[in-house]
Amino acid sequence: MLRIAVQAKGRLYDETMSFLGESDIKLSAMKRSLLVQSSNFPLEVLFLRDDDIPQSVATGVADIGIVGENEFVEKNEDAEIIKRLGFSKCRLSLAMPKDIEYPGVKWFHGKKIATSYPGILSGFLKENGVNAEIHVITGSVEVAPGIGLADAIFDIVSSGSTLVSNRLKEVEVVMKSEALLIGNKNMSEEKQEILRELLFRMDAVKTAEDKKYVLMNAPKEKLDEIVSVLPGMKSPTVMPLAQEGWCSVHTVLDEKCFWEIIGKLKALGAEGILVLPIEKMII
Ligand SMILES: Nc1ncnc2c1ncn2[C@@H]1O[C@H](COP(=O)(O)OP(=O)(O)OP(=O)(O)O)[C@@H](O)[C@H]1O
Ligand SMILES: O=P(O)(O)OC[C@H]1O[C@H](OP(=O)(O)OP(=O)(O)O)[C@H](O)[C@@H]1O
Ligand SMILES: [Mg+2]
Repeated sequence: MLRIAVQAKGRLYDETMSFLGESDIKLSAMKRSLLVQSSNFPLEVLFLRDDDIPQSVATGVADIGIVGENEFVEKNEDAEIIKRLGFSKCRLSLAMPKDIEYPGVKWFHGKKIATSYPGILSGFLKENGVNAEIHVITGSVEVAPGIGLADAIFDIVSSGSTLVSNRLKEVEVVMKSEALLIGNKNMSEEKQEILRELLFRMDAVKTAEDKKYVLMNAPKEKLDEIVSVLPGMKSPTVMPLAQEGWCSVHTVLDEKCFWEIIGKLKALGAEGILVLPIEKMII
């Protein structure tokens, strides 16, 4: 059985659970247990604080884990990145009081910076030749300047609204982060085999993520032109319709170019365009 460490509660928990669910990993009733087995896959889920996930994977307490890149880099534990998962995207940034002018990174010289990420911060300061005092706090970092605990902060930023409500401004983005699937470096061959199966499922979910299944009715005389604007995976499926002169065209479209292509299809006379989500896609 493979053991995966995931966050017990917090920002990563919901997205991790729905990602496992979409990969068809069913978990038996959880009721705040710390270790839960899947009822349909040889996987058990160990619920931890996110700070403890890199170490648990590096030491083999868990075989794999889902953790924010920020936490993984900060902890600097000896585990490997298996896959970038693309959710829980955020960045680690330096921020300062918004009313003070920012002349560049030298402003931080001699300042006191509050953070929960002293390792990443000290690396950045060293690279930039800045000598500052690092004050480690584990939460509510953004309030530190307002209560006189620090001059500036180094913390997670996503929408920036926490900074705004604490009258701070983001002045240096130090790293970008997303959820990572990390793994122990010495997994047995049996465990690696289970991991391959899990990755196969995860890839099917990821591949389908920004794709749509599109069906439309198309006038036969425009079929060649319609087919030429469709990227699809191979060529689209074309089926006759009961009504003379019309056919039904089915294809898969990438969300990124979706609206542009739909516009072209409409202009070419496509009608009754249906767009359906795709749950999984195996290529
Ligand atoms: N606002 C955000 N937007 C996107 N991702 C975020 C945001 N805040 C945090 N994250 C990501 O989610 C991870 C977990 O954040 P959370 O705030 O739940 O951590 P925590 O307070 O350290 O929790 P724990 O109790 O497990 O230690 C972060 O390490 C980061 O990768
Ligand atoms: O730029 P924003 O969109 O405002 O997001 C940034 C905030 O989100 C996280 O905190 P969270 O809300 O998870 O609360 P926490 O302090 O309890 O971890 C992070 O620690 C920041 O404070
Ligand atoms: Mg934490």
